[in-house]
Amino acid sequence: MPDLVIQPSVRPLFGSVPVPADKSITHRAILLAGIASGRSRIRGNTLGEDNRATLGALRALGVGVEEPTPGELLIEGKGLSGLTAPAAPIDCGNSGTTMRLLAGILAAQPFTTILVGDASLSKRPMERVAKPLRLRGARIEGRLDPRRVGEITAPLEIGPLRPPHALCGIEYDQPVASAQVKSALLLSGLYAPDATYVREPLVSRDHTERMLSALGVPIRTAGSMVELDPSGWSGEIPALDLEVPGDISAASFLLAAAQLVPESRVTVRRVGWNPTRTGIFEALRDMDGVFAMEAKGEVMAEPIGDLHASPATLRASRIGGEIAARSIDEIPILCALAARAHGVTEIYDAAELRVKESDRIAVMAEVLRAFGVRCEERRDGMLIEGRPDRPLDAAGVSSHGDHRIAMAAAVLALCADGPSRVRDAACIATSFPRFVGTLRALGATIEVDEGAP
Ligand SMILES: O=C(O)C1=C[C@@H](OP(=O)(O)O)[C@@H](O)[C@H](O)C1
Ligand SMILES: C=C(OP(=O)(O)O)C(=O)O
Repeated sequence: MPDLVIQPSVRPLFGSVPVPADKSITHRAILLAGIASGRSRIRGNTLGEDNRATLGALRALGVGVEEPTPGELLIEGKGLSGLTAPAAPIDCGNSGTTMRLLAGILAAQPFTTILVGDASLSKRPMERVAKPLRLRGARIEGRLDPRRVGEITAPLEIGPLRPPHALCGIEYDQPVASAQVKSALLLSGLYAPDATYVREPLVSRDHTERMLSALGVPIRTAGSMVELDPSGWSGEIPALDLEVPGDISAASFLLAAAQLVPESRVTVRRVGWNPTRTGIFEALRDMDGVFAMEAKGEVMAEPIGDLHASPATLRASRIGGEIAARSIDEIPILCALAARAHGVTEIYDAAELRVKESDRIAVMAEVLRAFGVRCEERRDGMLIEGRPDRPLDAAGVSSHGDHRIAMAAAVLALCADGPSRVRDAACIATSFPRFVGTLRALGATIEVDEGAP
C-alpha cells in the first residue's frame, strides 16, 4: 500500500484542471445503460474503482461493455428483463452505491445473485435497503451483524423472484436520508406494475430522479417525496448518450486546497453542481470562502460549470441539517477547512459518517489531532478548534483505507510545518485516481512512496 509524502506548500497552487466524472451519476448511467434497450454511450473523465465495480457487475450479469477510448464506455443494453444469472458472486469492492443500487435491480430478477465487498463494505449496514425491498416482495438476505441488533451486512443473497410473481407497489418512509436507498427503491420500481412512493427526512441527491425523468420514466418529485408510477409507461428505457459532469465531491478537495495555500488561483472545469450536492458551497460561503461559479449549461438535466477558487481568511461555522445532508461526502474536507478557520466549527446531524468507508467522525478526529488541531467527537459530528495563525504540526496519519480521509489529510499537509505522510493511500483511486497528478500539476510537491509495506 503506497504512502503519500506531502511537502508543505511553498508556492501558490495555480492552474485549470478537470476532475473525474461524477461518481454518483456514472453509477446510475452504467446501471441504466445495462437495462436500457440498445447501445449507450457514456463519456467522462477518469473512472474510479467504485465505478469500475459497477461496470464489472454489469459484465457479470451478461451485459457487453467496451471501452474503445479512455473516458468512453459503450454498453449494450439488455432491456429490463435481459440480465442473466452471474456465474459467481459479484464483487462490489469498496462501493456502497454499487451494492445498494444493484440490490434494487437484482431484487426483481428470476435468478439468485450473491453480492460481496471488501473488508470495509462488508461491515456497512444493508438492512436499510433490504427491508423496503422485502416489503415489496423481494427475497434478500445478508449476514447478521454481531455489532448491531437487527442489522445485516454483505454478503447479500438476492432473488430469485419467481414468475408469475412481481414486485408490488410500495409507499415507504425512509428513516434516514439516503440516495442509495431511495435509488434502489426507484430502480426496483421499474419492475413493479404498481407505483413506488419514497419519502425521506431530508432531500438526498436526486441524480436517479433526474436521469429517469430525462429517459421518459414517469417520475414526479414534491419536496422530499418521490413517486414513480409506471402506469402508461412503455416499460422500455431508451439508450443513453451522456457526457458525465465532473465530480463536485472530487472538486471540493481542490477548492479547499485553493482556500488554504496563499496566493493560489485554481479553476476546476465542468463540475456538476446539482443543488442536492452543493452543501459544500453553502458551508464554504458561510466560512467566508472565496470562489466563483461560471455556469456552462446542463447535461441530462444536471447543471454544470467551472469553479474558480482563491485563498480566504476562513471563519468557523455550524454545519448540520439540510446542509450536512447535501454535503455528506464533503464533511471530511470541511473538517480540514475548519482546522484553518478562526473559531470553533460545529458539525452536527452527520451520524451517517460513522457508517461510510470508515467511521469518518472518529478517523477525522484522529487525523486532526495528529496535525495538532484540537477537536471533540460528538455522536453525530464534531467540534473543531481552528488553528489558522501558525502552521499545523507535520504528521504521519493513516487513511484507514478511506479515500476521502486520505485526500482531506493530504490537503491539511499542505499547511504543515514539515513533510507529512498519509499511509495507505491507494484507496484514493476509489474516486479520484489522478488526485496526486492533479495536485502536482497545480504546483504541490507530493511523492508516492511505493516502498511502504
Ligand atoms: O447515491 C449515491 O450515489 C451516494 C449516496 C450517499 O450515500 P447514502 O445514500 O448512504 O447517504 C453518498 O455518501 C455516497 O457517496 C454516494
Ligand atoms: C460514501 C461513499 O461512497 P459509497 O457509499 O458508494 O461507498 C463516498 O464516496 O464517500
